[in-house]
Amino acid sequence: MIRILQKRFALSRQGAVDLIKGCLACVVQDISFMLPVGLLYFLVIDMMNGGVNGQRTAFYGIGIVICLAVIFIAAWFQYNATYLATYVESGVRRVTLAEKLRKIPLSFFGKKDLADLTNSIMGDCATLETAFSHYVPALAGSIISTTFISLCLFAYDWRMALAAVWVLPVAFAITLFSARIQEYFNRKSVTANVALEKGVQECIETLQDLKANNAEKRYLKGLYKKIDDVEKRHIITELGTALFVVSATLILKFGIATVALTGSVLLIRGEIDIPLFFMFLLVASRLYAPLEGALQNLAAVISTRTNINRMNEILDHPVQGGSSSLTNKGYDIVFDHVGFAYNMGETVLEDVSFTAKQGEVTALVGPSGGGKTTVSRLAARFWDVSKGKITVGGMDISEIDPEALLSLYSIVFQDVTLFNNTIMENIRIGRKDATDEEVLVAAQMANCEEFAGKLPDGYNSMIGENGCELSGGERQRISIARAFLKNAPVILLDEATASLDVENETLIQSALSRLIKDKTVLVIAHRMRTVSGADKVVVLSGGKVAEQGTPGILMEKGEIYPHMVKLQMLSQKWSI
Ligand SMILES: Nc1ncnc2c1ncn2[C@@H]1O[C@H](COP(=O)(O)OP(=O)(O)OP(=O)(O)O)[C@@H](O)[C@H]1O
Repeated sequence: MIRILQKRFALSRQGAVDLIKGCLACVVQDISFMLPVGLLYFLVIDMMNGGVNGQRTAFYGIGIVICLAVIFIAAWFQYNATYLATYVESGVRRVTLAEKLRKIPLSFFGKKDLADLTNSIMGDCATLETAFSHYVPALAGSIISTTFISLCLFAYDWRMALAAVWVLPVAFAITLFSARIQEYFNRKSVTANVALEKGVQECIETLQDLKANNAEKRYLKGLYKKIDDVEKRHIITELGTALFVVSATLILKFGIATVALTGSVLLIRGEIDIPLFFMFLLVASRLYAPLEGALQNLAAVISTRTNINRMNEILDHPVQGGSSSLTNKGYDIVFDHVGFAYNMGETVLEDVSFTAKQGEVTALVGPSGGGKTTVSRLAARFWDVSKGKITVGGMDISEIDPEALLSLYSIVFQDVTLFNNTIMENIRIGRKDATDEEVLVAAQMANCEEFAGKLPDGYNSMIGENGCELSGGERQRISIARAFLKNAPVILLDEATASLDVENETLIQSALSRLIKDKTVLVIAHRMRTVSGADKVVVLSGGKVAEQGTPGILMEKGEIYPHMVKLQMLSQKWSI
């Protein structure tokens, strides 16, 4: 039961247990509201038998106190079991999702975009939080309590009970019939929402280019269409819900009418007495209340299925596992007949074999789209290979836990990701337990001193979202400082000096020379100048190793490499 609930509602074990408690709490609360009805029933009998004497007054006094106490305790129990437990579960759910996303292979993110994932973690979690605190236990509780009370009614008089409960299956039938339709509407609504969020995010990210190309108007037109679409979808969903919920609620209202009608007939025939008739009327007036309330929020309950499916897609995705103990001997990286495709059937790398030796710089060069970035990503197990294997110091990286593996790597990407924090803390990402002194040494080695010194708070200056207050070169120097700080035995560089000016480039290159001593360095080089000092060059073209060797040998015997060197020499002569 707990496992089914966990799967069905994307809950933790504790969350599933709390959901059961929440439903039971709602049942107890619904039933507690029937106690005053019982008291009233006795009062009517007393009144009909000549009034309330002193002894009975005490009975009603104690009865009222007990009713209030039970209602209060039931409400308190229900509050704890639904609201508080749901907020705790919501926190657990977000952490579980974040943990899962940390372990999911990057191939998953290639197919999902940021807006969608943000929507799942924030939007879906918030929707489920409200549904599980306010609606799901209330609905389940009202179904159970109504069934229970209905069965009790049958013990009194089956005809009157039938008159009271016939509306329940009809209302449920309408509800169940509507569930699929509402789910369909809701799915469309969520899709429209995600499309709009993507559009807004893209618009903000590309605002500069849109302005530069005078394309704002055209783009905004598309965005307005998405906004209209969301509005339309929401209206349709709301209308659909309103139609079914109002129908089901109306049917429930008929229940009181049929109780009154049946009761009157049976009373006239003398088959029931007035107190029983009165009791059924009282019960019928309360019986449907919890269910009516729950039906109002039916759409929210039904829509959780779409949110849960989206969440389960993340939670059920296989993670990259592996041993966390590193058994490597040395740090040679070997690509052994590696084949790879980002998408099934679209081969990107084919039979790639080369060795990047420890203590050497291996440069990956080749035409655009040749597979250089892919090779460096695979070396860090950002993706798993489709064929062959990659080893580091003889250890197959597909058998190593990615987190443990990455402890061996320092990576400098072309697109540096910075956090809205100080320069100091951005560098400390390289090694979280580094002291301020160690961070400063790394910063100096990466030549951050020059620009940090000009900022009002030096290394403690905030750098804005993704370092928007820094230049490309400054951003990259922070990234290089991280690599200095981490001081890992394997270094992956993606043309690390690409956005540095000539002066800084020279300084950085001399610092890198110190850093890479005795290390395995795999560098993606777009400029031949960077490559000339490498120990080995691997030319990747069309996803295959076209040539490999020292720069000198390739200049003599190669084809693509000398051609690229020649082209770049020509481009250096180009001027505006
Ligand atoms: N995430 C991805 N999903 C699908 N295909 C991809 C992805 N990343 C790259 N590719 C494709 O893989 C091939 C190799 O790309 P890769 O980025 O490795 O080449 P590259 O040599 O680094 O190119 P460049 O020098 O332009 O950066 C290209 O055809 C590219 O379109």
